[in-house]
Amino acid sequence: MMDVSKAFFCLPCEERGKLYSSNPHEVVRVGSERVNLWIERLSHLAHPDLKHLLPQNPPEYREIAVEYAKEIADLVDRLWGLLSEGLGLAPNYLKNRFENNVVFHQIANFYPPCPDPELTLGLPPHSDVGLITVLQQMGNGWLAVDPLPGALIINLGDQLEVMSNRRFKSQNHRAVTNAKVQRLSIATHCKPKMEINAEQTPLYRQYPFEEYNTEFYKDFKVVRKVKELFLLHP
Ligand SMILES: O=C(O)CCC(=O)C(=O)O
Ligand SMILES: [Fe+2]
Repeated sequence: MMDVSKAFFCLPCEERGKLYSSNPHEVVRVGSERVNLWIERLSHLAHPDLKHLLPQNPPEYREIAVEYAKEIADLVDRLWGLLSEGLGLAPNYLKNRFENNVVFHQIANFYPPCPDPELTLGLPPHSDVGLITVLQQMGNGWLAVDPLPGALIINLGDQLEVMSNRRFKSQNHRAVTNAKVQRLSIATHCKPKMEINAEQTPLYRQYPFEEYNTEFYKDFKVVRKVKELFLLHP
């Protein structure tokens, strides 16, 4: 998946531009934030039914993306078991709760070399909006601990912090740029379907995920406290 994504970003601008859209609701899209942020992203839902909408070039993209999505979904299934145990719940609790209620949103983040990395970031500090993110990366990472080559990084998202009443925490992270080397990461965000309601917990009120998602993306470039807006007693 990393190789075929990298090949996508090496295609001529006109070819990548066929999928360019500034509409965040577009099912498959290439977006760029080269003014405020230094990044080009290819994002799409990872669902076999949408295979025909994925990039046709590189030619092997569609096959590989569908296979990759299946592996990530299997991994997330295993993580549900571990996270349920972490909360002292039956091992199949979270899997049963989320199995048919989530979507997998796959984003390939491409950070080209940036002439002056002091002036901008690849992605601003943020926590992820959904439940679980599986991140694979190539090149230099922004991590306090050296990443194991080829290891996947699991980020817990805001929805897991809310549903666990803060027993799990969503971590803040960002992506810096580099003057000489490009970097590629693939983040698969497992998120509730828009219409799914977060249940009320002692700390947070009930809300449909769509409301949270809209608030989260209102001004992504500005560092904001979004979780706090959903507290029962702010
Ligand atoms: O490129 C990275 O390491 C971070 C990507 C990320 O945080 C995201 O896509 O949400
Ligand atoms: Fe993220």
